[in-house]
Amino acid sequence: MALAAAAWRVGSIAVARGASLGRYQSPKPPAAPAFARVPRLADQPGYGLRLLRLLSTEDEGSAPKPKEGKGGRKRRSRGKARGKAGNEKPAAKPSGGKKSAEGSGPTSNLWKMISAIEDAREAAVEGDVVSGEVAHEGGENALVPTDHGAALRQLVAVPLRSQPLLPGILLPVVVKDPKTLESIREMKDRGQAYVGTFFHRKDEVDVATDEESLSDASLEGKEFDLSDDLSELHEVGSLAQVHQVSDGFGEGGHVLLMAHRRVRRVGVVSQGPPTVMVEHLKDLEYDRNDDVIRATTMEVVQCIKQLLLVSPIYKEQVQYLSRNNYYIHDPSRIADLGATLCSVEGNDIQEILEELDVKTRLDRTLHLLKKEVELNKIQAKISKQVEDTINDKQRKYFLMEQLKSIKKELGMEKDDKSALTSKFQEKLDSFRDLAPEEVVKAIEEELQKLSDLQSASPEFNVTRTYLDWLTSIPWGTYTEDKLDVGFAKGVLDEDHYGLDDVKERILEFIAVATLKGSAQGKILCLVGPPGVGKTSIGKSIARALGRKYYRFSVGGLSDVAEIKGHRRTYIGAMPGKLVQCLKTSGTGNPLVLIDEIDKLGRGATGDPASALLELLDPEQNSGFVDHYLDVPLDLSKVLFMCTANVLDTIPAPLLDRMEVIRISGYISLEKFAIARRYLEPEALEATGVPPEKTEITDAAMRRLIDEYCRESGVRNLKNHVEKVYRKLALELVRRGAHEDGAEMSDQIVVDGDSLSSYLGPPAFTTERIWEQTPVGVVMGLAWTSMGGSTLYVEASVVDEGEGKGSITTTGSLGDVMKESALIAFACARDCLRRRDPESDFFQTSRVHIHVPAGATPKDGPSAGCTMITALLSLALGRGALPDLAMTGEVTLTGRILPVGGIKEKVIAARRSGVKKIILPKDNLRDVDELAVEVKEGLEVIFVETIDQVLDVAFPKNE
Ligand SMILES: Nc1ncnc2c1ncn2[C@@H]1O[C@H](COP(=O)(O)OP(=O)(O)OP(=O)(O)O)[C@@H](O)[C@H]1O
Repeated sequence: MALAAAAWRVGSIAVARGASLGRYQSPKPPAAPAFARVPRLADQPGYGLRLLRLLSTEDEGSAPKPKEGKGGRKRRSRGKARGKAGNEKPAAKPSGGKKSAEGSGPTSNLWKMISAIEDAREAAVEGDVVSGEVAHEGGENALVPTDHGAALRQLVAVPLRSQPLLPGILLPVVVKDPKTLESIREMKDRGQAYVGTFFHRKDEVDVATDEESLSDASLEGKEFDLSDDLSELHEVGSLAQVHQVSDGFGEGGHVLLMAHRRVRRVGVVSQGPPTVMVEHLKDLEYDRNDDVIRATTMEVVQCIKQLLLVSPIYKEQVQYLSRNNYYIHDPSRIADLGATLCSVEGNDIQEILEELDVKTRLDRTLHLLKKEVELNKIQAKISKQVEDTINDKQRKYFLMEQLKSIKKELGMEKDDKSALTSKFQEKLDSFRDLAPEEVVKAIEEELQKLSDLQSASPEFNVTRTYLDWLTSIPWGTYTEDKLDVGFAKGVLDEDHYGLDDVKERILEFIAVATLKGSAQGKILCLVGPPGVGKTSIGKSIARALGRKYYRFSVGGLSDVAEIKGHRRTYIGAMPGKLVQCLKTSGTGNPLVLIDEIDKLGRGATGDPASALLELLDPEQNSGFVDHYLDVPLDLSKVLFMCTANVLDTIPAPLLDRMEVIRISGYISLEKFAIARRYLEPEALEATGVPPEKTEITDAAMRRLIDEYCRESGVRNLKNHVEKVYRKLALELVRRGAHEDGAEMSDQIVVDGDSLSSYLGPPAFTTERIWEQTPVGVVMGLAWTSMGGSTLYVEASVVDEGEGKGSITTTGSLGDVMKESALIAFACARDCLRRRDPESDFFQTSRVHIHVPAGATPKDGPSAGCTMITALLSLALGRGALPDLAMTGEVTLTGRILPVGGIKEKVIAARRSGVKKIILPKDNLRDVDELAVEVKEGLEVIFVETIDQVLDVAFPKNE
């Protein structure tokens, strides 16, 4: 039926074209025109059948059977065709059941259709003109004979923007014009659908103004007003079969087109949908067996192969089309296929499309292909270069990723984000009830932040480190204090000899804590010369109390951040020492020893002393805020202890908050005890010397203390004892004592005489320069940060004569000491007047006072009474009492004022073998506090005036 209608339409169009090329009206079809009138169809056996099969697979039953005969010739005349149109009978169903069965297969069976078309094309090439084809209702796909004999066909025109469609090529096209799309759909519904595709003349498209035109693909099949500008489309296009129609996104639809042959547009039929009249074009005659053509074809095929190796885009299409040798032997098609594979301008392809001479077409295609192959080679080279550069990085990246996953598999992966988060979450859960609310909130916020961050971002690591710190603080975890006075005493005595003041204070602390039930932190400051055990007693105290011990030295510290931490905004920011201390000790109440607090530096960017103040002040430290941690820390339960050598340099506000405990140097006796009880066992252990095989006699030990280690502390003594034992170890090894079964009959004994063979000559024989001080020389007592020492004041007359009475001083004396020399000179004159009114010694003598050793700077007023005694000795011509030492400040009128460092001075005096010392009366209390051993064998005379001093120094009965 459809075929009958189509045939009728052919006639109608012929009429319409005769009058005008206006819009085609579709009247009710009368009787179908006779298909049998196509004359050449009869000359091409099977052609009509195949074509019918191709064009009317859907409605084969009603397809007219082509009648071979004269009808075709008549249709070549338009007038005749018109005249006959109304009387045509529907064409009969084509004969040949087998072929029909093939033809009625599914439309997707492209291969069959394509081969049918191919056959038809070949047939058309062989014959002269295909005329009198099927016309479908609606005016599309109609072939009409032209005046000059070529077959005309009416097709819906689909403009192409990206590139022309060459025969044999499949191309998906977007059709936006709803009428065109509708028309294509209708045709497809009825059976086979064909359209004419025409490439848009590119250079005439105004790409800049039309947004849609920016993408060629978006313009495919765009609504196109043919009547407005037909010249925008190339005249030569292709007849394409519609394979598939599907809905596109938004407006329009996708149409899969397969081009079959070249056509030329010869006229316009209608505008909605744009329908044009086309004539078929065929290749010019050529000899397929021509060597040049065959060689060129083979070269083209070779190029295509090369191209497919590097660019697999068209591989599928080529595979599809070359199946069953479809193209293999057709130079024309191979040329078309080759050209399509090239990424050239649409106009170049259009040239190929318009080229009907197969030889020239092959040449052109080969040219394009060669260029394409070269281009691809360059592209591959560039791509390889780029790949090489990034390959190394990629390799590393992949290896790292592999390593990560291996680690994860083995359970070694710690950095995985979720593992991290759950680790922190676990930690948080363990102290959630104990930590302050603020802390829990801060941790939860940070955890949330962590889970939102990319693990590669720098912020992730900052947050992670912060969480690490936050969760490693022992929130609410405290050790229980051992509040047992007896135990504590045992521990303290076990570790240290003497140091009774400190030990007593600690026992008091424990007693108070026992009664109160809580041990509130109190800052103890141990002040004393080096090596007296300030640091080591701190450790013992922690042991006695059952607290963790943490020590940090602030000597030379000038950066506040060391104490309070850096702000988190800085790269590499760290919390302060206290946070580190809590983390390390794992408890909230350790004993923290701040060493060398007197040597605290002064920072340019802040004052560390003020930061320490905040830390140590019991009023403030319950809410101490570290800059890094940014949450309050309760340090009120921490027991702080500080050590210092002198008090003067400790900032006053800091000192004010401390409880100072002075540790003076040790006397020889104490040193002896320390050496025997503590230092020797330590040295034996350190050197591995068997105790039974060696001995240091008491005499040797005393000599060691008095002649080698005279300083207040015992650090040097410890080193010397160790040195002796190292030498003993060497001797033992030399004697072979270490060998198995070795019998050593004799013990190695170090006595007073042999000591120097181990340690070399003594550093000091004695501090005493004279056994009996000569006239003008008196022994004084001094105190330094190293402990006490004896010092001599020497006076001599350098010039005499009327009015020459004056004084000069030497010996690195400070201002105060120089002033005190002047005072001494004036005071001495007074004293002399009282004792020997006749004498004009001080009026006529230029006196020189020197205090050895000259290289040691000295200062202070405490040598006042010593200077006066020395001057008087000179003036009176009498030596002072032997074995006498003195200390005391003197006023101009001869009053004696108290001085500091009494214990050290007393110790120094005893060390020097002094029998009698003169001290200011106001220092009586200090002397009373001294242990009996310290004062043992020493006569202390307390004085208030200089005359009392002189009375002692120059006894009357002598
Ligand atoms: N009374 C003592 N009993 C036993 N050993 C002691 C005593 N005093 C000090 N020591 C030992 O002397 C050595 C030095 O002591 P420590 O380092 O504590 O001195 P220090 O006062 O802190 O010195 P510095 O001011 O130089 O820091 C330690 O090995 C310590 O054991």
